[in-house]
Amino acid sequence: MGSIRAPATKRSTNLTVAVKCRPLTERERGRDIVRVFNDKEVVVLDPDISKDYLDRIQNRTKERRYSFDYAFGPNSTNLDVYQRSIRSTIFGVVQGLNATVFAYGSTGSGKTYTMVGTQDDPGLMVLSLNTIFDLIEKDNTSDDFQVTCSYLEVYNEVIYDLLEKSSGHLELREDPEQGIIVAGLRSIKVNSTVKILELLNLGNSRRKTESTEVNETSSRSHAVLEINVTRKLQKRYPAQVTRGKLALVDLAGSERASETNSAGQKLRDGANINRSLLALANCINALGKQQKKGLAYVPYRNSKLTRILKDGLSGNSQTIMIATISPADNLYHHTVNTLKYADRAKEIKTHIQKNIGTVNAHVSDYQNMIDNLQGEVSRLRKELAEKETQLNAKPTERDKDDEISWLNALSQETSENVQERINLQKALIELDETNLRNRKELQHLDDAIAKQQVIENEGAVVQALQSRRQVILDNIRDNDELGIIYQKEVEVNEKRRGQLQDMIDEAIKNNGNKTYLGILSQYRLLGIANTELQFEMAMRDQIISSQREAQRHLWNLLMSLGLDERQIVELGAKQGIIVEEGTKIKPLGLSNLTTPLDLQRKNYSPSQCSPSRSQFGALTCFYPQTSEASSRSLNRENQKMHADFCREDHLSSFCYISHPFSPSAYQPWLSNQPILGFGAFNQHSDGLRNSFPHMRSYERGPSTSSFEVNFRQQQQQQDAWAVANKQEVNMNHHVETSSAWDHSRSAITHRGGTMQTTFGHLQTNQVAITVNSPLGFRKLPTPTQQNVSPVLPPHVTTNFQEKRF
Ligand SMILES: Nc1ncnc2c1ncn2[C@@H]1O[C@H](COP(=O)(O)OP(=O)(O)OP(=O)(O)O)[C@@H](O)[C@H]1O
Repeated sequence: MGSIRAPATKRSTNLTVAVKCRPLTERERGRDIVRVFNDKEVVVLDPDISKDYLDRIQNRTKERRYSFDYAFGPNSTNLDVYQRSIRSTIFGVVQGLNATVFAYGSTGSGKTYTMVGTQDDPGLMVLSLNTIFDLIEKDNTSDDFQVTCSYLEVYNEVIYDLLEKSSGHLELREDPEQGIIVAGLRSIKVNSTVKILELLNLGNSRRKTESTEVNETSSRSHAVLEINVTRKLQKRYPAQVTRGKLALVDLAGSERASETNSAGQKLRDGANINRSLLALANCINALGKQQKKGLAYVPYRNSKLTRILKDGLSGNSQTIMIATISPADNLYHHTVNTLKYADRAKEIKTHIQKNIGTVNAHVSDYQNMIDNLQGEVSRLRKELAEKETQLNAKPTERDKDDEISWLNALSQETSENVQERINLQKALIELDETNLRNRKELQHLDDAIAKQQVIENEGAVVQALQSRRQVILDNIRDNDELGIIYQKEVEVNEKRRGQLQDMIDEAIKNNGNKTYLGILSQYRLLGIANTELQFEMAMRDQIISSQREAQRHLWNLLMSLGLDERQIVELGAKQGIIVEEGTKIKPLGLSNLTTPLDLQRKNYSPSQCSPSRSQFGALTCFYPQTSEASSRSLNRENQKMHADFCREDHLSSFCYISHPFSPSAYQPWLSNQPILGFGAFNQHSDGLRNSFPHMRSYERGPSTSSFEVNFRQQQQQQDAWAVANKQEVNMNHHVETSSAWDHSRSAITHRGGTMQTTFGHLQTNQVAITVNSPLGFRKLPTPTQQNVSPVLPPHVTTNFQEKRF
């Protein structure tokens, strides 16, 4: 099976917004108040015809004017919309790109008409498929194509398969390879538009519709037709497979429930519809920022709809929003709301800044949430017990039937309220974590800028760093503003929770059996929510425990390198690090280790070394933490060429090691193969061979400075590294000279418990070794000559300097 890859070249995309105004329907007798100009501008006239010219120029009119990528008037057909705003995107789908097209608008504005269409005016779903099959048919390569489609609806935050006769509730799963998937959703292989049309009609007939005041057959659910085009490129060897995904979404009406005279079930539908749409709006806002500015938090998890659309909305996806509006004067508010939303979809704002917590604070947030929920559950349990006693003592009268439904509604709303709170809290936590990362990057950038500024002729680098810094600042502000919005939503949610609680209390006071049942179901729902949180907490615990484990390994490593516990704690204290008690476990058989490399016994005194002068921190900022680092040249030129920013959350420790090696004593890199041993160095070689008995001598020429250390030969150290390697600790190293960046044709590999280091040609008198960890080492103690000595070139002396990100 070939690999699935996104196309090699990525182009940045912006959300395309098209507005489509439908004609007045027969039922509507109002005035047409929408005008479309230049295929881009939409003007909504004031519905109040008594307003005159004077009102208009004095800005007393409600007339609104917007501009979009495309605008279509009442006479435009679906084909017009398709050809101008969608068609080119469909070509990309066949090439392996993702695309999402969604119709947004209030009830009766023409979303379903636009997406599905009629026999005479086929909608975007049909037209897109036509193009796909057309392109496949006309394709003159020998590539194999396969088109599959699935059709689902999200109704009241529950997913149903529209291609199944009686679909049960479907669940979302996070698949490590495929991303978010709907477990159990049918995916049907199709080879003609006719077949898809059949499926669409079938699916549409199963959609949940209701008659609202505005639309007789109003869709109450969000429908997602997903078309996957898999293409096997035969001419390549091995055959490559691309997969393009097109999601066509017919959203439910965006109106407020109150505006459609809804009550009961309809009211609840309305609330859920709006929750999903709000979540979608938030994602689109965040994505808009991200496309321009990089790392911004996108709150996908706030609704099922946004989780389903996540893949299509992010990554290599072109997203097109079709905002549908009615021209009727009585729908002025709906129209303006839709246009405002569409307008926002392309806007980017600047925002205020807020302080941020730490990772520990996030964990305690989770703990607080769980505590609150547990409190709620135990209170309800107590109330149930009390009620049960009352019921045993005095059998209650039968209540009226409608009380049951009232209680059910109350119970459902309470559960939704809890769920919403959980989602908001999670979103807040994720947002904070994103900003925490942003702030770390900001700090690194500030350090890097400060360092670069003292170096002459580094204007371009400083400029790049500064523009990145601005991007990060903007992201932080944006995320903070989103956080404030969420915080407000949490407050509203809390208020509602209080109201619901009062209603429950009242019901408990006044009623018997039915209330008991109501509380029972409430209790059950809270229990479920509680379990979910416990699960999340367990996952967090797991992360924390693996971080602790990583710290333990670090302890072992440092101790194996010759530092004792006291020294490590002291070093930590010097750097302001509190060493956690739990991490100080007995080292893995290393406690009896005799310091393997006592450099102090040798002739390598600190006085032989010059302290490192460093732009190193800045450079490391440029490079992603990757084991490929060794293959990149670190000279100044390439540094500029690969101006790639490290986004990893890495707290690193650098050791700068100076040695008196002559820059001219230089031998080109000869081999990529790890070799056990070290090269013929200067006058120190013999002494080194004595002090590094586990390394064999390796003669490569008089000036070769290659050397390697194999930890396998030091069993105890190997233990530590083996454990660390299981955790995939990345170790990159960089080589710095005192005068200029030279090269990094050197490698560190660490496979199967072995860490081998080879410095290709040490045309350098300063060596830097970076220890980076994606596992979240809080900080490495400052290295000393002892703890790094096993990886030193034999002639290297002892001047260390720590650099931390
Ligand atoms: N471009 C159009 N030309 C003619 N009639 C249209 C057009 N767009 C919509 N209509 C008519 O308007 C009515 C409402 O359209 P539609 O059902 O597509 O709205 P909707 O936005 O999907 O509503 P809901 O959100 O309630 O499902 C239908 O009777 C439909 O035939």
